[in-house]
Amino acid sequence: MTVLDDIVAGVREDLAAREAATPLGELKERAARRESALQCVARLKVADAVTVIAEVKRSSPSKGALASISDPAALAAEYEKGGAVAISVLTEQRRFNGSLDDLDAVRARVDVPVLRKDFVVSPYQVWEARAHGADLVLLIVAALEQTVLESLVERVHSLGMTALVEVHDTEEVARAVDAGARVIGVNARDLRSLEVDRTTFSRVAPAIPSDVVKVAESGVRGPHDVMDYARAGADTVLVGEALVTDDAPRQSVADLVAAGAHPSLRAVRQ
Ligand SMILES: O=P(O)(O)OC[C@@H](O)[C@@H](O)c1c[nH]c2ccccc12
Repeated sequence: MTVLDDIVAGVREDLAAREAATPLGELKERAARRESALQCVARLKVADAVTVIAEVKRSSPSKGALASISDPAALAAEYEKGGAVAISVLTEQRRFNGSLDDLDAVRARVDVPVLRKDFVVSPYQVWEARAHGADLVLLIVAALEQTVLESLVERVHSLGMTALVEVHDTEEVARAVDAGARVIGVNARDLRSLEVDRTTFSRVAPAIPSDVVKVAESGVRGPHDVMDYARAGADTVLVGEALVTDDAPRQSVADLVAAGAHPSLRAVRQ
């Protein structure tokens, strides 16, 4: 059993408890009362710069506790002021110590798109994401059968949200594209072993069609890594640990944003 299998098993148990507590019909009513989801593609991929998605993450299976984050909304507001184009919120409870309450708090505070970062395996969780105001939903190819992946991408898009479809190799890129992904994230961390390999993006990204937004996920320590990902063709980078363990997250996001807009990258990004 891989780490990913183990996480998904726990997610399914927690999901069953929420399904028993809140009928799908009620979630759908809540979702209908929300303002429409924000359009994300044009915000994530901009001319002449690599954008930054900043993540609210308390713990991770690889590192354990990272930061207590007593006020996730305040952290997200700092990220937004620093120039993040979207905020990623971990809602998985057992390993990442996140919750849908965190998503609610962040949604209520920021104006930029919000990503529900979880191990989504059922349409119920997609409705939950919308009912809690998410604009983007993570779908992990390695955790999903192809037919399930296809139907979840369709569900996310039909609710006006954008799927961020996560891959780790070129076979998974093909599956993501077949499923209709418009935004693909290449995770440098292999969720089966938790190993980080920063060369993953440059190996996998060439397989992603040019009209699909390319997200480089994980392992960004600072501006230098943003510039490396930019040179390898990333449109946006997703950063968690380096920001939550920082005592000046707003400035750190601003430094990453500045690196992503560095004039020396213009030539390589044409
Ligand atoms: O903390 P990092 O190394 O900056 O990584 C952020 C993000 O990419 C990572 O949290 C992540 C990527 N894909 C995931 C899937 C589930 C949970 C977490 C993740």
